[in-house]
Amino acid sequence: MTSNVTKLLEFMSKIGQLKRVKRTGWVLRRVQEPESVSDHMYRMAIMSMLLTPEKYPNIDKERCIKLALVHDMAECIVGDIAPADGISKEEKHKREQNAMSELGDLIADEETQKEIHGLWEEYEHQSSEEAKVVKDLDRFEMVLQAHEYEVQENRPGELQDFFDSTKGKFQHPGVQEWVDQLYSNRDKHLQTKSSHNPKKQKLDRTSNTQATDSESS
Ligand SMILES: Nc1nc2c(ncn2[C@H]2C[C@H](O)[C@@H](COP(=O)(O)O)O2)c(=O)[nH]1
Ligand SMILES: [Mn+2]
Repeated sequence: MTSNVTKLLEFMSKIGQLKRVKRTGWVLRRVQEPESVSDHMYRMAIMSMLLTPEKYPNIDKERCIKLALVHDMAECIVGDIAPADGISKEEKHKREQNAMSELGDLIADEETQKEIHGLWEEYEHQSSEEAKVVKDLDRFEMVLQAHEYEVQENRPGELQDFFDSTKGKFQHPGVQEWVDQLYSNRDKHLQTKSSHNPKKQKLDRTSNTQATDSESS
């Protein structure tokens, strides 16, 4: 009979795997040092601490912190499934639900087990205002990271698809304010890069296609 403490340490080791699961979206785009899933959830948890009552009235930010830290937990078992993987939402949900049950079986305290599983279900089903804000943070954290990779790896405009796939999907005006600032910062960076290096690929933001001056001339 495996002791409860033994099972808890097994749970801790399984979720510890999130420190090594690289985010698929970046791996597919050959980012040099792609972040892990836990990196992504950590910053979302800190972003949740920035949700002031003035801008986010009636939002329980402590619950947002918990939702941020749990929302991708299943990926320690099923991996980080990206849209490019072509796995249906139903299949992804089933795999992640089985993973969350496997993790829950390692937590003897029923209240704790129910809390963690409940948080994951709440995010999956977007069944609270807090879950909807955290979904916004999920998208915002990703595009902020995309911009940072474009700067750090000198790949201006190359991660445009992350911006295209999230454009217009932010629900909360407070997060949209952050998105607007990020777009402004990115535009300034793209202009700086294109003015310093006219031969650099010019991003046609309207059609989101990239053309080099030599090709278009
Ligand atoms: N290339 C793209 N990858 C994307 C896009 N949207 C999400 N993703 C990646 C990012 C993660 O690796 C994974 C899922 O992220 P979750 O936080 O939802 O688990 O999919 C995109 O537009 N392009
Ligand atoms: Mn996520």
